[in-house]
Amino acid sequence: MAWLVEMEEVSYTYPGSADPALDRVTLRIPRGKRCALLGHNGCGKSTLFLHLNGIYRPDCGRVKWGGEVYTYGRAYLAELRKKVGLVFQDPEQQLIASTVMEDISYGLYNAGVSNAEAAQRVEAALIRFGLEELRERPVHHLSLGQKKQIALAGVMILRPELLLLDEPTAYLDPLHTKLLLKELETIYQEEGTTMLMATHDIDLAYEWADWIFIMHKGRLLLEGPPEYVFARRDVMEEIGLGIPLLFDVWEALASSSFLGSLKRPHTVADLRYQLKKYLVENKRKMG
Ligand SMILES: Nc1ncnc2c1ncn2[C@@H]1O[C@H](COP(=O)(O)OP(=O)(O)OP(=O)(O)O)[C@@H](O)[C@H]1O
Repeated sequence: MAWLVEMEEVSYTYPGSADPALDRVTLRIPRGKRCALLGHNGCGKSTLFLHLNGIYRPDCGRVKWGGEVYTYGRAYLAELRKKVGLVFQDPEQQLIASTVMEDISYGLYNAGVSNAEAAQRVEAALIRFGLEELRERPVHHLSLGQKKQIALAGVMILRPELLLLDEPTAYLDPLHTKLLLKELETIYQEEGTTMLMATHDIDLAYEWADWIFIMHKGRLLLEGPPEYVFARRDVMEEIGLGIPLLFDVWEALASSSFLGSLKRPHTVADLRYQLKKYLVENKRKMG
């Protein structure tokens, strides 16, 4: 497996704090995967993101991009910020310009893209993110879902190789959560962007991610494909994160002698399909 970014033994303590926010974290982000970062409030997810985009520098340990250690010079960081896009949990922290169009274009002008290229990319982003009608609207007049969409558009316009999403579905209703996930899927399919999403939603992580990281009290406890991580029921229950409902149901069904042939479902629809198929086949067999 190829790793896009690696953290080696990274520790970080905020000034004035007694305990480290990151405690000897060693973690590798697989290139081209959708990764989820799970952990309780305060376990260090946002601090980890701020290390990945170079805003924070480890007290000890290293962060590497494509095998090369981050160097933190001004020019290096400018290049790094083009490669690593961070979408904050609260869009208010991210949106700075007065209109939607100005906000989406902001990062491009700082990235030294020519005016012609910037104009073309902004138009494409407005269309892609369904924001054409909002282009001249003041950002502070928009709904939270729209603001989240604009924050994502403003990051994706820089075409990052790694997209960091800090609880992107927080405060969204089920419809807007679904729309956001659809948008992420389009980005993933079309651009192959490596993604790392911090979330408290264990069911969402199970359905969405190819790779899961579990953090607890500043440390990385577990990582791997969802079927590996969630099979560690002992660890997941001990730290109080629990098991995704779909995984739990599947484990129960798969352990029964007559449903043992079920494949691990990724979605509820997938489980429903498999059960229906199983029932039809068995009805036929039984005459
Ligand atoms: N600016 C800061 N100054 C001092 N301590 C901080 C600061 N930011 C975070 N911390 C502390 O560092 C630890 C990790 O915080 P962090 O925000 O990284 O957690 P998190 O997992 O992102 O939490 P949440 O899920 O609530 O967003 C917490 O104990 C927090 O109180």
